[in-house]
Amino acid sequence: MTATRLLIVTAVEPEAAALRAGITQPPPTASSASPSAHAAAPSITHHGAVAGAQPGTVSVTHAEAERGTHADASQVVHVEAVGVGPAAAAAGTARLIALAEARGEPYTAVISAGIAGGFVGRTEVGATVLGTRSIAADLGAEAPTQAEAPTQAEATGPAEPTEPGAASGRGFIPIEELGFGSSIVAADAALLKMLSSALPYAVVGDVLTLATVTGTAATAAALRARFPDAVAEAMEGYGVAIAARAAGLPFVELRTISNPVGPRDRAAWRLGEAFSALTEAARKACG
Ligand SMILES: O=C(O)c1cccc(C(=O)CC[C@H]2O[C@@H](n3cnc4c(=O)[nH]cnc43)[C@H](O)[C@@H]2O)c1
Repeated sequence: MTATRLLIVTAVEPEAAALRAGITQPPPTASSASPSAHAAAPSITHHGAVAGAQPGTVSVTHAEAERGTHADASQVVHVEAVGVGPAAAAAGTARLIALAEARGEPYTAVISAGIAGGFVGRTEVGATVLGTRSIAADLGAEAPTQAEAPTQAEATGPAEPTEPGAASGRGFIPIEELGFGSSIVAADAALLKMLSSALPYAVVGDVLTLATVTGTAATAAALRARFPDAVAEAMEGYGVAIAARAAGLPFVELRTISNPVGPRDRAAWRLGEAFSALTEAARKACG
């Protein structure tokens, strides 16, 4: 039997609880269905698409694994919350991967999962999204736009013509053009295919990672223009992806949409819908 040890990384505990509920609880009946039923349940034996489609898969938390309360260490799904934002995501994921390696139980795949903002017209609130690529959308340098360029030249002198972005006046220069690496991590093709089969209703496209939640129509429009294939934005995917890539592990991002990307509007959030969709995705993929 091939050992499968899947690490699912979320930002916050309610996201982790919603996922664990899908892995460990049977589907709700019509009378028991409740959008707020997201408490973590006791671990049970299960099998599923991502965990290898083999009986004997066990869902446990990291703490349970460390306590050694589960005998089957060859087929596991760990769901862990590591904090909000790309830095917490990268550091927390790297630590979990290293701890698992030190225990002699290395992970075989990593998923960044949680709620996200959806680009209007590309994905709906309540939808499930699978990332073809996780892109650090704000990793780069600002440059004056064409409209700003004269003011800038007056203030600091003309930009060097060879400077990236100087000629185009595009407003943002991605890290690729600065020569400092890549802002893009592609999903593992096999893992993405497996999840797409388990979640055929999922919208598949790029998922942006930003340290700042978009809160204006102007920023939303700029992101839409820069990333025509982006369907969602969140704050952790690229960080988790970098940690997975450093460890040589397959990675994919799974998101459910809690709000539209655009002008800040707390009343438009649909956290219950997004958490329920996370539970359902986990049930279909791992349950
Ligand atoms: O205060 C606001 O206006 C606001 C709007 C959306 C989300 C937040 C959060 O603090 C949640 C951050 C948390 O959830 C993910 N998330 C959910 N929606 C978005 C979004 O539209 N843009 C970026 N991240 C989003 C994110 O991954 C974080 O883990 C606040």
